[in-house]
Amino acid sequence: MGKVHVLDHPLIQHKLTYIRDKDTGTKEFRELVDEVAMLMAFEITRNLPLQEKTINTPVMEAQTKVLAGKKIGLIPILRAGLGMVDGMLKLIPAARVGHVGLYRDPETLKPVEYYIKLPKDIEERELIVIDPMLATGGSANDTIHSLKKRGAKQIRLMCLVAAPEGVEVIKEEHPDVDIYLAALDDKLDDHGYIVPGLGDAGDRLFGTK
Ligand SMILES: O=P(O)(O)OC[C@H]1O[C@H](OP(=O)(O)OP(=O)(O)O)[C@H](O)[C@@H]1O
Ligand SMILES: O=c1cc[nH]c(=O)[nH]1
Ligand SMILES: [Mg+2]
Repeated sequence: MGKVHVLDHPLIQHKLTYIRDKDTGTKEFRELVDEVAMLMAFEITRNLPLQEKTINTPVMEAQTKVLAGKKIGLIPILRAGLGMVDGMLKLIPAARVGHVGLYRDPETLKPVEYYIKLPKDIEERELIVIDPMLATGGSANDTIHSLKKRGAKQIRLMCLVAAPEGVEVIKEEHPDVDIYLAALDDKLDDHGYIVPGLGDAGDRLFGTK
């Protein structure tokens, strides 16, 4: 069964509070999402493999470590996932980025796919699907199925805020996928919004409401 990790670093939790606050405007919201994504990338890369390297310090030859070059792919779900890409690339600059375009139909709450463009070698990469919101789980679930259908073998999911309903869907449909969150919230409301949540992530990031 996939594990759920709530990243409770104080800096993440502090910034998330201001992301949630309805009085935080678009510019600050975007900056905070970028910063939290960077902090989450720091936590999520904790297990990256290292290899030995011999270097010369100014004092002597030393055995040290460098990253073993594991290939990573970031897969933002459009639109809102885009707000987390740059922050993650600050720490994982060699990652390739694939885009999955989905919107959630406001009536049915079902995801509708409108775009997909992925790195060629996704089967060799560890993929991190990124989206600020995991609500019913439909969008992340469809994205992960889409990636697996195209050959992806290693996938993790990173979101800012999740509802228990969405987490259950991913755990059931994709027991091989670990989930990384800044917060696990209480529930969904009648319109499929996360409670207490942060509102509509895409609209708040791009100022479209
Ligand atoms: O778990 P779900 O119930 O599928 O809901 C979550 C999805 O809803 C939001 O996207 P939205 O449809 O608002 O598209 P946008 O990012 O373009 O605004 C959010 O960014 C997720 O992708
Ligand atoms: O609370 C929610 C649920 C889905 N999408 C959002 O942007 N916010
Ligand atoms: Mg939206």
